[in-house]
Amino acid sequence: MILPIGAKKFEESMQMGSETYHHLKVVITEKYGAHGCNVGEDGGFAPNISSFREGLDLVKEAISRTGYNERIKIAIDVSATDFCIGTKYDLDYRSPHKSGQNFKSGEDMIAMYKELCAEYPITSIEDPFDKEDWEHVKYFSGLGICQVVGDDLLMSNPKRIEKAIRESACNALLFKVNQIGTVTEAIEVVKMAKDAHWGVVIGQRSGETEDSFIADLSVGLAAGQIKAGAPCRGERLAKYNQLLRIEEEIGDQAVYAGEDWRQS
Ligand SMILES: C=C(OP(=O)(O)O)C(=O)O
Repeated sequence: MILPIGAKKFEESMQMGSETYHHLKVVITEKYGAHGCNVGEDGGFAPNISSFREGLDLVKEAISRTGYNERIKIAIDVSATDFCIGTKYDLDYRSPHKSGQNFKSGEDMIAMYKELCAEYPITSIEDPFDKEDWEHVKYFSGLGICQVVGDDLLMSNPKRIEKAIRESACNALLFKVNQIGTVTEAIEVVKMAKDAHWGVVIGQRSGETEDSFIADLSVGLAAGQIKAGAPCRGERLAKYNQLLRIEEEIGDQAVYAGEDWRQS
């Protein structure tokens, strides 16, 4: 994912995001052919890469071709619960020819994230550890290297959010409104997160429809961040189009979080 934090308005951020997406398409086509540009459920390209660095290099190259450089940062969703086996993380879990040699401990993962944040403009990591690995997520978050977002860790569940705030286990909430159920509860948990000086990301779901409510919710709650997928596929664009309409309607009063994306 990318964060166009250097934009002054949402409209400009949309342009920056779309240009990056189209440069990425060219970068991927050059390296993997047109079939590398088949899109996944969230509208992102799905080339056959063999390491996460290979994927990050493609995004870095696309950003550099746009010329926006420091104005665009990278965010990653590791979803580490998906490849946690016991207390280890199997980085080869998707490889058909796995050697069994690529199992990492929580400490190894922390070292790896530190390296990645130094090598790439990564400013946000979602679910860097298994949803029950509170020890490592807490330690990593305490390092203050980047925003640490809890999605599977928190499940938009007030009890888990309370625990994470108490234990300083992460510093941002990925909020999925259909996990909690009502707007009243949404307001309550987002307030909890903001009172703890956390970042708030209003999140999409995999099986999205063209309903654009999360766009209104992210503005209404002044979340500062929305994760709505690539600028591709109608159900993703519906959210971005609604944000454009809201910005147009509010006019000069509209505030794009930009550099203040974590403190909105
Ligand atoms: C799409 C996402 O999650 P889910 O598959 O749980 O809907 C997400 O976290 O961006």
